[in-house]
Amino acid sequence: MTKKKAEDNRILLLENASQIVTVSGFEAKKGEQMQDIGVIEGGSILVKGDRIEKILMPGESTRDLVPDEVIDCRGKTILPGFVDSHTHLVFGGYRENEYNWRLRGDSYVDIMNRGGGIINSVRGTREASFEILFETGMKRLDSMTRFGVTTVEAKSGYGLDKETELKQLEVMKALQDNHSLDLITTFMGAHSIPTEYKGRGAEFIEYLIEEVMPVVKERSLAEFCDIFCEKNVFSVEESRRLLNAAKAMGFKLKLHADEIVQLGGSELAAEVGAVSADHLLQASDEGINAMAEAGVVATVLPCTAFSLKEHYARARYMIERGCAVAVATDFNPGSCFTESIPLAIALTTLQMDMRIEEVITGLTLNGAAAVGRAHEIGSIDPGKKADLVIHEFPSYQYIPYHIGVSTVEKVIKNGRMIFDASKIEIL
Ligand SMILES: N=CN[C@@H](CCC(=O)O)C(=O)O
Ligand SMILES: [Zn+2]
Repeated sequence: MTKKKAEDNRILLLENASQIVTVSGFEAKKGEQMQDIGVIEGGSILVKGDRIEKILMPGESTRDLVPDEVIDCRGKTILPGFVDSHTHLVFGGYRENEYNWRLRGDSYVDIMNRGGGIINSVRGTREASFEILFETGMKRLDSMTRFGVTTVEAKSGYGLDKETELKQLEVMKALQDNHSLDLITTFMGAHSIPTEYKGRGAEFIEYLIEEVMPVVKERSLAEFCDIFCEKNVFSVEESRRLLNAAKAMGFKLKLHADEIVQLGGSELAAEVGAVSADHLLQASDEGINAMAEAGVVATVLPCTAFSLKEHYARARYMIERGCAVAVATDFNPGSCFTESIPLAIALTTLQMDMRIEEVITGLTLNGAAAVGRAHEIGSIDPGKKADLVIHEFPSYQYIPYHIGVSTVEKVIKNGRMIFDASKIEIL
């Protein structure tokens, strides 16, 4: 797929949808607001250029409009494009053998202690050429498009040295320039301690702050800064040091928090004013309350817990405590090699006690909030980007019901159709 741009004033009409699920709003929905997804039956959407111009109610006349293109949406449901707000999209090499080790009973930490895990992908990414990283990145974005994703967050963190971290981020910039999807980039040099800094995590943090982050900032290569705050990786103290330095440089903040051990990453996310804290399998009641209070988006990553055979984050409790919960894939080469939104939907609804309305909000408006874009994407509101997905069934309730299968028929990104499943032929 190559980048497509809508002509400035081109008018597109998505007509007579069985349902339009607007998820209307310009900021994260918290707690019980997550159930409010704003369903309109029988409406149409008018798109002008790359923006949503108007939502037409059933029966509202379209006679004086002269659209350049009309898509008949009878029997279909239109949703905002999904925002995959947590991925590790760009990496070199694969770790299929580790999946097999996990099946034999090795834990994520066992594998990490044997030199597998993140460090294994660091090796692969340092060795990989820019071109290979770019080509695989393009294919992965194509695959995400088929699942109805229109915006993707992508982290560095498989370089762990200046040269490779910058290479990963430059690849993301090239992907943004060449693929129709939008990328939000995150610097995650503090993803693991590289072998050359073994036992010297605090020194590595200083290296990132002094040598790497200023260059990332100067070249505008990342908007967010993230850290793996975890036992045997980066302590709360080290994470606080890096995040406060990042904030002072103008990065927005994210954390991989309380994934394996309850370390206090959720509390730290609230303290430093992070936009989101992610994973949260072990988050304490205090941490969850602090995130709700501070307005930190709590991002749950069900496919990772599933793949690691761990229990799931307490999404129900988070929602009851008034958190804004986002749902993302965590696509990465190790703990979770999947870009499957249908899998995330199946797990959140069947295993995490989330209602489908909450999951839809988590994948759209709250995903957008997790990447600081709730004002621009994540809902069907006039003025927002025309990132719209037509699903093949007449109601959003079919989306989880078709278990593990994508219901996406057409994807419209910035007002242009970029995917049409009905045109795919079985030969
Ligand atoms: N938990 C830390 N980082 C990644 C795993 C990356 C990997 O295993 O390569 C995650 O979000 O799951
Ligand atoms: Zn991650």
